[in-house]
Amino acid sequence: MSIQPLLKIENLVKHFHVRLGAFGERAATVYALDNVNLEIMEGETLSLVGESGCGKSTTGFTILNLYKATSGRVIYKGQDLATLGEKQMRPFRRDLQIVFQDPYSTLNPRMTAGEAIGEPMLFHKLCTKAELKDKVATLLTDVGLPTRFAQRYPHELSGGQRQRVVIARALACQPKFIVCDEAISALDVSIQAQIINLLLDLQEKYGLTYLFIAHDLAVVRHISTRVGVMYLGRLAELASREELFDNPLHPYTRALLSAVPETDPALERSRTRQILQGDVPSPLNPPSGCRFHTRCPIAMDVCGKTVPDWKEAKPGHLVACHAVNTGVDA
Ligand SMILES: Nc1ncnc2c1ncn2[C@@H]1O[C@H](COP(=O)(O)OP(=O)(O)OP(=O)(O)O)[C@@H](O)[C@H]1O
Repeated sequence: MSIQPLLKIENLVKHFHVRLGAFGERAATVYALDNVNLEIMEGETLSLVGESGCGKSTTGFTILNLYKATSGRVIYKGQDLATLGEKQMRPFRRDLQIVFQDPYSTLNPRMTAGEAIGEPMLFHKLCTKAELKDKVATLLTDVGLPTRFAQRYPHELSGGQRQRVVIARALACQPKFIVCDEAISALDVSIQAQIINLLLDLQEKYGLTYLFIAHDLAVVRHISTRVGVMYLGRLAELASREELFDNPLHPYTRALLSAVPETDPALERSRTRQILQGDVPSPLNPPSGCRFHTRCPIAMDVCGKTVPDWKEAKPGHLVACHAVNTGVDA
């Protein structure tokens, strides 16, 4: 694997301006992402984990410029994507793809699998109409589907087969980078394993880089090169998979890893809540200082006052925690 960054994310901020109240009479701001700094290396799988609402999907969407960044930079091929309008983004769209959780809502019910896979190839002029059938057949084979499935509509496919079509459609663009946003979460456990293996095979074959957004820590442990832990719009910790799971430094990461992974997300949330004293505070009014201090079992005075630096505790192991900064064993 190359150690070149494919994407550099610098001080990325995303705020949503929303209206609250029965008649939308109150304006408010959702502080969804706050100063996220990240390098995504060519050929790696970088996973983002954290409780629901911590900003994982917003990170993916803002990197792809599907959400306009409030501030900050997303550097790709020497260009800051965050400053580009939709037309200027077009040449980059091909390289940067996304696969969502629910393949049914991603696919047009009136398009066959073959049409869905072929559409981006024609749009980006990656092949002629005459070549299309063969190209679609190759992509279907790549994702482990029989070529005759080109004629099938989404409702004629199982959930796993639909997700394979969605992956083939993303691959049709010959991408460099794919955001997998809970791409396996809606599938049966046995199918999840097949799709994970498919993603890993395709990564090797085409040198793909993944940003993998997931709840399931066992899956994250299986597939990641590095793992970032998010809390209320900020990165709490980032390290190689081995380092993060074997030697977590941030008290939030420790709590998250000690919560027994549950198949039912509601159960997992309640277990995390038991360990972490209460619910995640609202991103409409996030705590000052370290956003985690209100739930942290080892919070100190400084934690409520000052945002901890994002610093390298060990080579390649970054963490934002005052306790780690001051040498206190978190
Ligand atoms: N389009 C939007 N408008 C307003 N608020 C939004 C929008 N998209 C996300 N948010 C808010 O931003 C915060 C981060 O949401 P996000 O979906 O990124 O979290 P997540 O970690 O991906 O959660 P989950 O694991 O549940 O998907 C949440 O408070 C969410 O309600």
